[in-house]
Amino acid sequence: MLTNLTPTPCIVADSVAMRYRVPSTEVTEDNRYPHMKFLRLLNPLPNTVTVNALNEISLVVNRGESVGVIGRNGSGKSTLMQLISGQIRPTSGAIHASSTPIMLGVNAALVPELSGDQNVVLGCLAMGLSHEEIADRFDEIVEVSGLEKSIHLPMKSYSSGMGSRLRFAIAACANPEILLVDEALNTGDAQFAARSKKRMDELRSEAGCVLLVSHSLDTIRQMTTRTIWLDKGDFIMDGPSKDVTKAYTAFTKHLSKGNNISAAKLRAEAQSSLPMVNLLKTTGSAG
Ligand SMILES: Nc1ncnc2c1ncn2[C@@H]1O[C@H](COP(=O)(O)OP(=O)(O)OP(=O)(O)O)[C@@H](O)[C@H]1O
Repeated sequence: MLTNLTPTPCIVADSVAMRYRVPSTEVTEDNRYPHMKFLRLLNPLPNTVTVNALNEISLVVNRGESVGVIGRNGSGKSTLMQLISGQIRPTSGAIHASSTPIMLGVNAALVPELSGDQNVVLGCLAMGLSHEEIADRFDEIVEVSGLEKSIHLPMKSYSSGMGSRLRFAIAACANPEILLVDEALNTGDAQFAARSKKRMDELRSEAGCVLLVSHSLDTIRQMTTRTIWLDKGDFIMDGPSKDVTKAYTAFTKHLSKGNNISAAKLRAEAQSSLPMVNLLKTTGSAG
């Protein structure tokens, strides 16, 4: 167990927001009034709508932290991960990371036709490890993946859980300072959950940080110490995983019973307790 958290940040997200412009398929004026369609032909701009994938969010993740990200479908969890990993650029705001974040399963460009062990080499090379480093860590990767003899079979023969285990083992072996995990751990069995938790604890104790997106609140409670809750692109709550998952469970219970007003009240209460983040203090040291 990690006892001393060093308060230097791994990630600083300063007023980050993400909007997409997507073609609209809604009933438009054009459908109802044909002359509008004619006018549109003169000015052929496609009908688009703006999707607010993530509204303004500011947060600091310190070394040694393991942070869960929860929220309903479409709340912006994966968007936040993609922003932190640099796959997409924010519409506004900035993200500072002390080193390149490794997104589980993305940086490891694996080939389904190749065997698990060949993919270990490929994935490690893609993450910049040398042949010597791969040889040193190979056994550990296979052990963390828990694939045993299946490691020699083509990856296309793996179940989705087995594929996720291999991707986790490869991504985690690079000792990334910042590891981002989006859902992948949910597909593993109990044994894998214990192994991946151990590996994540090791990464944290080496003063890295882990961000974990999951719909499984049990996984979040077991694997993380701090959790952030997003809803419809809004930042709702940030605190100890136990408290945040409790508040989120109450919120979803009210929603599922159709108590939308009391759910909205809980959402507002949680949001009002959001801590003020002093980014001025931290951005300088994040690199
Ligand atoms: N490439 C895209 N183009 C347009 N809209 C997008 C795109 N990616 C995401 N969105 C929208 O952004 C919002 C947030 O999506 P995101 O995938 O981040 O949610 P999520 O919380 O990860 O959802 P889930 O739990 O279902 O995986 C959604 O409304 C989604 O429709």
